[in-house]
Amino acid sequence: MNKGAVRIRGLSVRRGRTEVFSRLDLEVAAGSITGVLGPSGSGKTTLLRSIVGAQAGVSGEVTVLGLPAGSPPLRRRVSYATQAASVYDDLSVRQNLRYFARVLGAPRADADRVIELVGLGSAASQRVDRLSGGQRGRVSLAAALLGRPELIVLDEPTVGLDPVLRAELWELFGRLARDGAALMVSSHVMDEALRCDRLLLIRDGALVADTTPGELLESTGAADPEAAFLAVIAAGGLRGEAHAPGRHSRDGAGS
Ligand SMILES: Nc1ncnc2c1ncn2[C@@H]1O[C@H](COP(=O)(O)OP(=O)(O)OP(=O)(O)O)[C@@H](O)[C@H]1O
Repeated sequence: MNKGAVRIRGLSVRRGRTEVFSRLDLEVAAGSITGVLGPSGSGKTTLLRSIVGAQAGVSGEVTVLGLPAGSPPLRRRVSYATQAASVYDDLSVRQNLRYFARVLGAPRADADRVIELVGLGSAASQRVDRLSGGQRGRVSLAAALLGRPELIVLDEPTVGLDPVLRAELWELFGRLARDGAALMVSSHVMDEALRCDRLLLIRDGALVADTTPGELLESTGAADPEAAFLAVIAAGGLRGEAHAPGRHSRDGAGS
């Protein structure tokens, strides 16, 4: 039995006038890949930001590696790659990663290790502003792997990548999970669901299914994850077990 990496109880999040989540409960195990899937605007980024402690307007309990989300000791143990690559354009790939390694207190040699992991070895000396969008994203992903974090949170890491590269990255995610890390990976590409150990299907701020790829296909009788997702929505949840009420707009709510 894997130990828990994330435990959420009664999570509610308000962004502006929108209550994105309402009383959400879930758990994420170490040594596994949890896919956070759902359409654009469903709340994937908000959930990931709540777990890394970067989201305002959060109430409820979010415990990460036994500590409250966002607490200082977690800074080196949890990594987060956002959708926008956060790297320095005027530095090379290697310079970027050596800089981030230093900030994190990771060994200098870790920069080359993560460059190889994401397949950027041949571009290590290139300035980031000369890279393609997909390569740039992989520099950001490499930064998230520095220091061997125990929880790796990746927001749509495969967007804009060709199918070969996408497959390579999912293989890398699998290796990281086998080495004991917990990965949370968001995507709106439903086919990527099949690469995950566990799936959280989100729609309009409700967790409509907390399942595995096999169980999702079997219980819906669908041929592929996209059809299965539509079947879950039509049924109001997997086997009717919608986990949280949908999103509510509240006039006059703050921040
Ligand atoms: N800064 C903000 N202020 C207010 N509401 C926001 C803000 N950012 C996002 N939202 C709202 O929160 C909800 C969830 O957004 P979120 O970014 O979490 O969705 P997502 O599933 O990650 O979408 P995408 O796949 O497009 O990134 C949406 O209704 C969105 O409009």
